[in-house]
Amino acid sequence: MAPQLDNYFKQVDDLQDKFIDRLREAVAIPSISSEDARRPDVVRMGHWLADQIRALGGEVELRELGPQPGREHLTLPPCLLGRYGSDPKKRNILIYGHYDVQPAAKEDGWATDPFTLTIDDKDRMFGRGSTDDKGPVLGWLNVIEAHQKAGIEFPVNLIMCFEGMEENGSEGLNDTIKAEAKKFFKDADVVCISDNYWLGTEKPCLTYGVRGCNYYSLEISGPGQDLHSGVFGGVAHEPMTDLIRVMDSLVDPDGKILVKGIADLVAPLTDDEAALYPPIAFTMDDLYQSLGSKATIHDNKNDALMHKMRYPSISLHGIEGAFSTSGAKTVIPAKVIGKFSIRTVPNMEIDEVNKLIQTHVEEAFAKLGSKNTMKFNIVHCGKWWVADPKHWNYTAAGKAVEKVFGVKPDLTREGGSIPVTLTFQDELQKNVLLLPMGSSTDMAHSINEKLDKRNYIEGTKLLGAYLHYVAEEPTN
Ligand SMILES: C[C@H](N)C(=O)N[C@@H](Cc1c[nH]cn1)C(=O)O
Ligand SMILES: [Zn+2]
Ligand SMILES: [Zn+2]
Repeated sequence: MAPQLDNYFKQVDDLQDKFIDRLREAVAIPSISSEDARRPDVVRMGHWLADQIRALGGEVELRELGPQPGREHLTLPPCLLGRYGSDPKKRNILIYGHYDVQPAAKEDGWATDPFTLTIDDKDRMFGRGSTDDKGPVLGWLNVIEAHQKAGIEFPVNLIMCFEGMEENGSEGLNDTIKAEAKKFFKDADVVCISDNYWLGTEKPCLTYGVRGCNYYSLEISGPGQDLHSGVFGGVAHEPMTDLIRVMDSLVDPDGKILVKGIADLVAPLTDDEAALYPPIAFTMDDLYQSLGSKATIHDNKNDALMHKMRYPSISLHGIEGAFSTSGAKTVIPAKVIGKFSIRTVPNMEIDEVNKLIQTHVEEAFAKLGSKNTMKFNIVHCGKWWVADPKHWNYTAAGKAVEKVFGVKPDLTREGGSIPVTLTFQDELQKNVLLLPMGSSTDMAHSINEKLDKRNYIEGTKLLGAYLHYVAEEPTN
């Protein structure tokens, strides 16, 4: 295998400008799944990806998922089901990724246009979706192209599942996976997903868990329309005042969740599990670097890691309807909608958590004695997932990391959420591996998201090397 891999690596290096152009084209399509007006762009992105795969000789179906539940005026973007190779002597590796992205606008504070891939003098490639998740998805396509150009036999058959709603709760995907578990996905031997990040900037990792995410909105309304605060201040119950009090009651400034009953749902920390964190190659400096400041709640590595990987957290995301531009407008907003979410961990069940959160916000609102009206809404929920990192899928990935980067990877759990991991594991009964490409400084979901050229190119080598090792790894 060694000479083949060396030829493959050389080919990836030779093709790097082409691979960057591929990413540039993808980033230019603003496939924001949570904005209604961008839905045609999400669909366009799915078609662009399908065309790219077909041009490489893959077979693709863009599976229509119908209207978006609860928002029927919108059609869900298609789920891309693809195949590359069908040799019965080879293993079948199911790869998943997403072609939608988080919202982005230059006015949010981006230094460059978010939908123009911009490479700086440190070879950082800035653009929305560069690391989450267009770069990693295109990494798989680059692997195919480099094999073809180098004349190296492809080591496995690839089964592809690329969705366009991951950043918006993976709406519609679970049903497709359930329906196809014994059809399109039936031959899959294992699953590999590249959609998360290293803990730092130097050491790769293999990831065997994610936190879940339950996302909520809280609408408070009262006055018939926005009001003059001089005329109505002190006279009317203000929706914003109510909302801020209710949202404030969820979590304290040290991240402690104040919702009764949540802590009781969390699996206790065993001595065996506690011993997993100290060996992980991660420092507080790594954290400061990725955070862009020293504003951490915990001042030691192990607590910081555990609060990212194995404890829940509540985050307050925003308030729709609030006055938010510069200047000083003396308005009382008539209706405000607060957005918040909880990241969940073993053994928290979605329904139990929802019940506790709903009871909490209803009690907190009742305590205010306000004459306004509050509506609690569950936007989307996805469960946490933990896999067996001793599986041969992980052994193969570990060998690929050592071959490409010359180090043994850390084993990590991701603080973010990828709801489909659990669905694949449960419905297909196959091992799922997360094999990240990007680093901790990539700023996914934030302004100035980027993927380092090194991570993209070495990451493409890693995904290809993994396919060679997983093709040959003995089962355990
Ligand atoms: C880790 C992955 N790349 C990611 O960003 N996932 C999102 C998924 C999501 C969106 N809403 C709820 N879950 C995330 O963790 O925020
Ligand atoms: Zn994301
Ligand atoms: Zn992602």
